[in-house]
Amino acid sequence: MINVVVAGARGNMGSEAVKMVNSDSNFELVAVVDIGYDGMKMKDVPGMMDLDVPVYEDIAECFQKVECDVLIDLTAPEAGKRHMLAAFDYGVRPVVGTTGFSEEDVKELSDIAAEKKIGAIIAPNFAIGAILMMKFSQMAARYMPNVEIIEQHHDRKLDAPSGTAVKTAQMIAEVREAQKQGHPEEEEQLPGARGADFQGMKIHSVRLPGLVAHQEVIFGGEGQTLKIRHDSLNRTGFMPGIKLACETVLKLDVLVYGLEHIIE
Ligand SMILES: NC(=O)C1=CN([C@@H]2O[C@H](COP(=O)(O)OP(=O)(O)OC[C@H]3O[C@@H](n4cnc5c(N)ncnc54)[C@H](OP(=O)(O)O)[C@@H]3O)[C@@H](O)[C@H]2O)C=CC1
Ligand SMILES: O=C(O)C1=N[C@H](C(=O)O)C[C@H](O)C1
Repeated sequence: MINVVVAGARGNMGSEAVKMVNSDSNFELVAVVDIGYDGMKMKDVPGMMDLDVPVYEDIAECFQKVECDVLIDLTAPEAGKRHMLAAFDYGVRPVVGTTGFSEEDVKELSDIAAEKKIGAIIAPNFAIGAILMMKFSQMAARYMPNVEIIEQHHDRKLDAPSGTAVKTAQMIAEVREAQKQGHPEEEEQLPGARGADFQGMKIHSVRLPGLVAHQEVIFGGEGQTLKIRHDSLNRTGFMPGIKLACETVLKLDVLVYGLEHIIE
């Protein structure tokens, strides 16, 4: 039995993760972490499942009070990093879907995990289709290095660009020389018109109500374009990836950044 704590349990993703953990006989939901309901039981919190599971606001207190093997974090960047540091302090293995970490954050957390020999997973996207979209994009970039990324999300999203867009750009950068794209003398008439820049790749972030999570990677070549697109239509599509990460993290003694390293 794997004892699991879910942080961000009231959220879009956290509430779905709670359902997944609660319905899997390999997992025991031992506590949840969220803001505003400290000391209560889940069943007494509006919108939470009818479970006799304690709610904590302070993650350190949570780890002191319950036996936990794996922390699933689906919160916000500052909280996600703080929760990971606390997990390392208490020997708990973090599975983190929270996005918005800098490359320096990931490096710092990787160093701590390696030093303490505690397995951890940060996955900017848990959906298998999104992992394939990133891998296919990396493959295509070898042959078509002119590429722009358009990500589209719901308008409650805090970070831009999305973690998936950043990870896609990082994976493409592994196989593509940095290069400036577009006209060498192009000028933005409105600041931001050409999007964010990652080693010459442009990333465009769309935020609108009605969207969930979508990304198109567009490659341009002489006389042709290639578009690789993934759409998340709801949050259940992320759950098999979270389940796999929770099972795999127990076998790791380093931090793995990206589910593509687990789904070979
Ligand atoms: N890796 C993946 O596959 C996916 C990752 N994500 C990422 O997961 C994260 C959560 O997304 P989503 O569920 O849509 O967001 P929500 O805003 O719906 O949920 C976040 C939850 O975390 C809570 N929270 C925020 N700060 C803290 C804190 N300091 N301590 C405890 N709880 C906290 C929020 O409380 P309150 O509402 O009071 O602020 C809320 O309940 C985001 O970073 C998102 O990018 C999302 C989808 C897929
Ligand atoms: O906030 C979201 O919703 C999502 N966030 C992740 C990201 O930033 O890439 C994953 C997915 O796109 C949904």
